[in-house]
Amino acid sequence: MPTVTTPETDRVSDQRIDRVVPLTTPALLHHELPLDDSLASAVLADRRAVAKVLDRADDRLLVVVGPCSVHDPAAALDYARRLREAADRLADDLLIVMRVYFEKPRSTVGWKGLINDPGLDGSGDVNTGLRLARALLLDVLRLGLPVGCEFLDPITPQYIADTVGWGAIGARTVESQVHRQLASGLSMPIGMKNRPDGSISTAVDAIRAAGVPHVFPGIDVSGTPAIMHTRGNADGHLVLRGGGGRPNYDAESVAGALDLLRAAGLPERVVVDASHANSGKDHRNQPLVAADVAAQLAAGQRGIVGIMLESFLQPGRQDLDPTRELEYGLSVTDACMGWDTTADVLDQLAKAVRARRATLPTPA
Ligand SMILES: O=C[C@H](O)[C@H](O)COP(=O)(O)O
Ligand SMILES: C=C(OP(=O)(O)O)C(=O)O
Repeated sequence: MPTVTTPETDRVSDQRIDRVVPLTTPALLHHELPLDDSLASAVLADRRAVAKVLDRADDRLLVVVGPCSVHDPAAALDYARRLREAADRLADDLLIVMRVYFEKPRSTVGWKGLINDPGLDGSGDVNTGLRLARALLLDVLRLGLPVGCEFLDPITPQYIADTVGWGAIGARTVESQVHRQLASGLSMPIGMKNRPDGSISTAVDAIRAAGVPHVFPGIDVSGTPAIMHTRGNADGHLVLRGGGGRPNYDAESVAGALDLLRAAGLPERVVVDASHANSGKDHRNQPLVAADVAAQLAAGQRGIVGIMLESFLQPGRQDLDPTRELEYGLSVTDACMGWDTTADVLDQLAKAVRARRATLPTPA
């Protein structure tokens, strides 16, 4: 029989799909890289601890700190070891969660993170990316640090979410129904970022939407298509990251955001992101934002329950360039504070939390 090849332009399906490569299942990855019972208990404890700070049943400050993105797991683990020491030292005042971000939402195009492209070269070996990501998450948990991730792709949570203590829905996807539904079923507290144009009400809507049950198509842990019936996520909260050409970390913006939350019948609590549009993407501004937040805390502001810092071993950023070796411990996405500055900022935040505690009326 002669072979008939249909020209691509005459195909009714997959005209624009170049290649389809099998993807490992979540269950297989969990089997290869299991979360053992002691780590599972640690993740549950991490999530409860975060929720307690968000609910102000614990007067510490949640600090989500770490690289903008992980591109080199060894450097990220090196960073985690330093952060672990600081987390122990400051544990009375700060609840430190390491940013271990593998999925980067891009404004247009760019490297989309270690899960999507672990080779940093566009080869898109997602199976290796998922394996590297899960292995690093387990390594960071073994050090005793809670981890925080942005959830961008609606399929990847089944592969890694069991390790995550705090999650974010980013500025570019906070208006997306898909992401709000996803957040409604995620097991950890989820921060909703304000939109890149500065809209806070969109993030407030997202908290409300994710707070109630939804039904949507997804995959289960075996990788089988499934209809997910969620319970709603009561631990949604607002993350102020600036936008529309202006920051929103200052006392007036924080008060305005708390008003919006109150008007929507939501808990009055915000996390301030010291990076992104609040720093104008200049890492040297992050300590200034953190100092302003510290002053608000010291003045008794209880609506600020957390802060996010983008920080890595070295200050600044570098472009991905296949013709030269990358500098160790330096971000390949947004510019980060270096370790020494980060340690100073953490000390100042801890001091501000102690000052805020001192403004509490003494129990009779
Ligand atoms: O956090 C990282 C970046 O701000 C985000 O991924 C967008 O980056 P881009 O505007 O460079 O694409
Ligand atoms: C992409 C991020 O932030 P945003 O969604 O605020 O731009 C991030 O925190 O990595």
